Amino acid sequence: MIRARGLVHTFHTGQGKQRREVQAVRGVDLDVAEGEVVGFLGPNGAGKTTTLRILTTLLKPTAGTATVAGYDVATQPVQVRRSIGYCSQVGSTFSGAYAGDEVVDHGMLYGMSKRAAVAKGHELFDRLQLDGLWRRMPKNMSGGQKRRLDIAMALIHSPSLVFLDEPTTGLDPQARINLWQHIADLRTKEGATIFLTTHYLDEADALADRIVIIDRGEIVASDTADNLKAAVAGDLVDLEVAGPEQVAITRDKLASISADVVVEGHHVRGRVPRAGRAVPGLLRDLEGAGVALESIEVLRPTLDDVFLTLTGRSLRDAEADAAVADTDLDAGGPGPDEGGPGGSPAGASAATEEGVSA
Ligand SMILES: Nc1ncnc2c1ncn2[C@@H]1O[C@H](COP(=O)(O)OP(=O)(O)OP(=O)(O)O)[C@@H](O)[C@H]1O
Repeated sequence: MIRARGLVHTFHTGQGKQRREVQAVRGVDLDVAEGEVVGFLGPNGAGKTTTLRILTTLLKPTAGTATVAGYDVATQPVQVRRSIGYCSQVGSTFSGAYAGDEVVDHGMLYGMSKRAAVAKGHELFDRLQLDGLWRRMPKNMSGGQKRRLDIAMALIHSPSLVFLDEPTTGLDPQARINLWQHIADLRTKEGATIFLTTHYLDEADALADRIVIIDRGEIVASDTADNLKAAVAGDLVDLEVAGPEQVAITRDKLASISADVVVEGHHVRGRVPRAGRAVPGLLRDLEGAGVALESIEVLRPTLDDVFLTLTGRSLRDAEADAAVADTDLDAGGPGPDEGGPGGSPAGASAATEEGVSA
């Protein structure tokens, strides 16, 4: 469904002495098979949206090639747009129109008859729990309702491949979980292939068959969440003991099965690959050495642990770095890329952003 090779995108910002290059995407390869749900995970500024905009034909790559639903993004953009649904980060609804009219108009832009668009629109409103909101303006909807309306817009022409850019950002926990269920249904009920960007670890974990992690414009991992966790991080074993002598013995024993032992007060911690197998032997050793444990905790690795192992930074630190970098960039002022295809209102859909109907 998606095949990308060596995608690069460089933005130019500022002018004259302030002119700077931002290498947003630096050689991205991607393969997404039909029916897969792929979570594209990375901190703020990692290059997720830029990659998505290239794949949805909203931005031309500086280098590299990509085919989406069998069509080349550079030479067959109209065919690509016809085959995909795209839900941008800020949505695509016009707040002053009725929700139902928006969805129908959107379908008609794709060449659907009014009758077919109305029928499909009602079906989507039912399925996405928007019943009763056909004649409500998006500005009078809750965040979760608006997001579900954006998804209805993206699905009106029954695309087989759907791109969702940070679908749940800004929603409260209950609305997020509700939307997850709808996204999961897209695959099971519509048979859609889904490519979604997120910087929420739990979202990627809950929804995606496969997780592709991007950092500073480069793909650093691609696998199932379970494999990523098993291969990169190991389980965190936290042993609490009574006194300094016991701490020293425990540290040495844990160091025999863990490469990164840390002592904090009476706690001795370290990552242990497949702890379930290794810990019983460790406990026997400790008992033999006269160590009485106060407590033991074994924590499964998280995707943040995976990110930390791969990049040396936690996702949260990476987001803070990106915020600082963006502040520096802002000081350089707007450049020629701003307002181009990449800088145009992200609210418009793939079909309408450049005024092209499918
Ligand atoms: N129009 C633009 N002009 C200049 N730089 C840009 C432009 N759009 C994005 N960038 C920069 O490119 C880099 C990648 O941005 P991108 O929006 O792709 O990241 P992201 O992973 O989607 O982040 P977020 O999670 O915050 O949406 C960032 O450093 C960003 O500041």
